[in-house]
Amino acid sequence: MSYGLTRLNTSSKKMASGQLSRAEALACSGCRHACHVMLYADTKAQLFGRIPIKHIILMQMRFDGLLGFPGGLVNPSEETLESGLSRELSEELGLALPISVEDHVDSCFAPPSSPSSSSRLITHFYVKKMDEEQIREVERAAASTAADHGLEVLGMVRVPLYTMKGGGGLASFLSHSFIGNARSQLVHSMLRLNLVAPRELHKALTHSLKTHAHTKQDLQAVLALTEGLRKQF
Ligand SMILES: O=c1[nH]cnc2c1ncn2[C@@H]1O[C@H](COP(=O)(O)OP(=O)(O)O)[C@@H](O)[C@H]1O
Repeated sequence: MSYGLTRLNTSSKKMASGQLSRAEALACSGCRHACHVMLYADTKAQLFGRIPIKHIILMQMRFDGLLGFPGGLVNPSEETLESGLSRELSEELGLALPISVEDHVDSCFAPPSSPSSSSRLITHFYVKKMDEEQIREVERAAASTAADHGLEVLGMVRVPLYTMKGGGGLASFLSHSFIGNARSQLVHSMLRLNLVAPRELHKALTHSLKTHAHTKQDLQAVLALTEGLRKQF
């Protein structure tokens, strides 16, 4: 397969506080490093023959029930960030996918997972544009030959970028639970690459907060159900 590369402006538009240059990140002694990539493609496909899908963005349902991007921990003393990411991708996606320095978008400190955690984690984020058939090939391999399928990765998912009447689509997707800063990596990428208009994204996020409140009520209702049963058995 030959993959097209999308050059991204990495010097401007700093994403969030805690952001580091690639060199600063690599100079951090005692830090752990994780690399993840957003694979995406343009598409002319339409949902129900009328709703343009426009772009395919791949994420995955992880073993812990959270949504995240493919990738994982790398060890810069033994491998480059990019070769470590490619190694992780071959386990999770079941194919060799070369990642280069040009695909790097940003590096930042992850929020500490617990107050007692000793070493800080730096997450490096990459974006790679492919064509639709290459994305399909990734999806096929991820569900058939990938070593992690059904174990560390429960399945690949596409991000719905459209908003339906009533708010279904992007708003519902964004109200799910994400690992680390994966949700902000997704939102920033959609804005930077102009995959969703800022106004639409704002509307979806506003709706997402409402969906989230509804989910809380829904969870409280089922919790009450189990409370009753817990006392009986
Ligand atoms: O999509 C992501 N975006 C940002 N950070 C992530 C993402 N996925 C995982 N992480 C962070 O990186 C750490 C290591 O990632 P992952 O769980 O993929 O590695 P592993 O499979 O090598 O154990 C996670 O504990 C989490 O804090």
